[in-house]
Amino acid sequence: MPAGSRRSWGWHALADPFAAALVADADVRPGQLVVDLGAGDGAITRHLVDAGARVLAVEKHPRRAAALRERFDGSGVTVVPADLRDLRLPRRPFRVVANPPFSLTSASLRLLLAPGSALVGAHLVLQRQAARTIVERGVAVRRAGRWRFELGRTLPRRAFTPRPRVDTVVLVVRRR
Ligand SMILES: C[S@@+](CC[C@H](N)C(=O)[O-])C[C@H]1O[C@@H](n2cnc3c(N)ncnc32)[C@H](O)[C@@H]1O
Repeated sequence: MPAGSRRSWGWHALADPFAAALVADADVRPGQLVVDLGAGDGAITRHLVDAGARVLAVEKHPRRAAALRERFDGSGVTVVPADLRDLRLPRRPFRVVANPPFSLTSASLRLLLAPGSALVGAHLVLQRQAARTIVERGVAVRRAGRWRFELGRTLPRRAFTPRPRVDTVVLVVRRR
């Protein structure tokens, strides 16, 4: 796969009504700090801003990160042009609402659920099978008993451009 191809970036942009529904499900409140991992063109970021959140929009693709900066200038959005795997998470309580690349599911969860994380809760768009496995069997950190995992809304393949080859669902993570 060519390194610059959309597939290599895990690019599956969420259509606006589904991004709106995802953010509504997350019940984001004004003033909350919310991290959007793999913010892309800002499909989710936009609704987080509308909900009054302060947003950290993490995006590794340089052109997309630059476009995000321009789009959300003055909107309470901090664009972090970084690989999410290298991210230093906020120290103050934060939430995550995101549609990260499927290939980074484990890395995202390792990051967010690491000991000392100030994560309060997350709504993550994941491959259905991966999300099911997490809910049924947990992830390593679940042994600590600190997190609850549930399946949220199912997203149809037509919710994305390009359409993914797998089914997707929202994984809801809550601190116990
Ligand atoms: C599935 S798309 C989601 C885009 C947008 N959030 C949406 O829902 O329409 C994943 C995004 O993650 C970005 N990405 C890929 N690898 C990344 C990485 N290692 N760190 C941060 N962002 C990454 C891609 O450039 C792409 O914009």
